[in-house]
Amino acid sequence: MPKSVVAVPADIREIEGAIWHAAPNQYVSAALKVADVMSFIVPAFETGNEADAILDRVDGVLISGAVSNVHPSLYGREASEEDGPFDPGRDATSLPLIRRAIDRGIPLLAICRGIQELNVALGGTLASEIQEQPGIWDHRSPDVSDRDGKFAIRQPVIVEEGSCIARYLGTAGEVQVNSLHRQAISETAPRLQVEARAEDGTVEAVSVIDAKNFAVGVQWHPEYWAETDAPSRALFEAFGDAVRAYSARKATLEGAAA
Ligand SMILES: N[C@@H](CCC(=O)NCCCC(=O)O)C(=O)O
Repeated sequence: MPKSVVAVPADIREIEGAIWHAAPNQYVSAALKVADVMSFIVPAFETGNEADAILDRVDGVLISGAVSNVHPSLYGREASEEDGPFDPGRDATSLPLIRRAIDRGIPLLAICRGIQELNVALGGTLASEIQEQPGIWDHRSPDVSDRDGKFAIRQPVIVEEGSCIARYLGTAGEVQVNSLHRQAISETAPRLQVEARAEDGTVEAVSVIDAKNFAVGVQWHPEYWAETDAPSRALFEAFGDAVRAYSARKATLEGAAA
């Protein structure tokens, strides 16, 4: 059986004056080394990507984090200075992929910006600069220069007993995670179940209600320590298992139809 493949929407980056469609290594590396699946990085075009044509060719969807924010117009709000930077190509690629993956029962793991896109894709809203709200911690990246320091595991979240995410993490209750975000879920989409929160109430994990398959989002970054942190590893292994099971079912159905 060939190794399964997941779609990873790219970010638009400008590098040395050229526009790149790029995905950070930490996501595709965790996919390969821990979930044991290959990644197909999807160019972040504002038009031209066809979600179903992409999904016909993969067995799962992995939505990465990004410094950019979902454009507020996608959740019914005017954009303000504090809402940027934006990446309209990423928005235009990611949100349709999320919706169609859920409709089609294709495994979906959404991380950081990904959980925010998941919430917007299903009709929820986001809050910006959450650290400025009374009682909300500073969830932004630590002010350090090294990447390991930025992604250091440093904050507890409380995972609901009996939840999907608890099953995939292999644990419930207090779980230590990293945190690098300025935005968070404000109004939770009707089809999402909140399954973990920070102690300040910030939504940290959701699952899709009545999902046909693995379909969760986390606000933290399990990919970064997926090889060494037990809950992070368990989540990526569970995602890989769901992707392979989907791939096997698809092959069986295609074989039967041939
Ligand atoms: N832009 C959103 C989502 C934050 C996010 O995905 N952070 C991870 C990227 C950080 C990095 O790669 O340096 C927000 O700020 O809430």
